[in-house]
Amino acid sequence: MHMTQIIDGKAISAQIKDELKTKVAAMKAEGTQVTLAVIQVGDDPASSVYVGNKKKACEYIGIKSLAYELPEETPEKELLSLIEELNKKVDVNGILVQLPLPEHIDEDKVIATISPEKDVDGFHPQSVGALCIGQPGFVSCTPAGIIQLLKRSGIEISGKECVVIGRSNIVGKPMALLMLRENATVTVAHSRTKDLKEVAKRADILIVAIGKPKMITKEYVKEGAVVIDVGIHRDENKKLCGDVDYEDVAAVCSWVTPVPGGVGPMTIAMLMNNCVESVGLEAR
Ligand SMILES: Nc1nc2c(c(=O)[nH]1)N[C@@H](CN(C=O)c1ccc(C(=O)N[C@@H](CCC(=O)O)C(=O)O)cc1)CN2
Repeated sequence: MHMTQIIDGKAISAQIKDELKTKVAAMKAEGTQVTLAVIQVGDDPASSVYVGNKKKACEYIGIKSLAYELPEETPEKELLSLIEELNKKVDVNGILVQLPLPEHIDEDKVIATISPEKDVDGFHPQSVGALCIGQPGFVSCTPAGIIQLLKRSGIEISGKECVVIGRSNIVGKPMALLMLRENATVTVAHSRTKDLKEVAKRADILIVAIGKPKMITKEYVKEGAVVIDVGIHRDENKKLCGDVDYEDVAAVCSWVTPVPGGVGPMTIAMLMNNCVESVGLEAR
């Protein structure tokens, strides 16, 4: 009989947060305080939820969070000045700018202004370059979280065929690089890929970050594959769903991440991990 196992991101993220809590307590006992600056521009409701959850995670672990809530119409120059000021503060270890930013602000410019030693989101070109050539640096939290989900579920990566659907700078591209680092054979597919079903069906590990609700059905999935769903949407009944048609795909795959409770919580756990790692970093 076919048995699908659920990869429980909520439980795995809770485990990582507990490990970090212990580590931070030991750091505190030695006089070290971890501090994260959290910047939100505007009041996009989804961003407010994510920022709120990040602050709660900080509190749980013992990381001090400094909140900067800027109005929607904040000029780009003002945001860049704030980041430059935070770059200089020795008592701020990490800087997080919640995305997306309002249209009048150039996201690339903002990301490039964050000092790479404080780039706990792993979005800075230097962090991405370091990942590309196998040097130390911060790694984007969602893909780093997916590696943890696979490893902590005992899923072998080395030598496996991995197909990543999606090529964003935040998820698809770093995901492909991380799977390559773990010795998978990696294909990156996207909206212009021909015969997407055939390509996706090659995957032992299929990672979907395409941004289309429930697009991936069992026709895209090889029997026994591991399916990781990065999407978050609201369906016609206002229920959260991913890029994967969960019920349909669960009938053929071996492991699957749910939405909610799969990849999402890992993004925050890995951000906390990067904050802890940022302590004592010299320019690298
Ligand atoms: N500066 C950043 N901005 C954004 C990032 C990021 O990593 N850094 N990623 C996303 C949003 N994001 C974190 O910021 C994020 C998204 C989803 C979740 C999550 O836990 N999702 C839950 C469902 C939550 C809900 O009720 O909506 C789940 O999947 O179980 C956490 C973080 C874009 N911006």
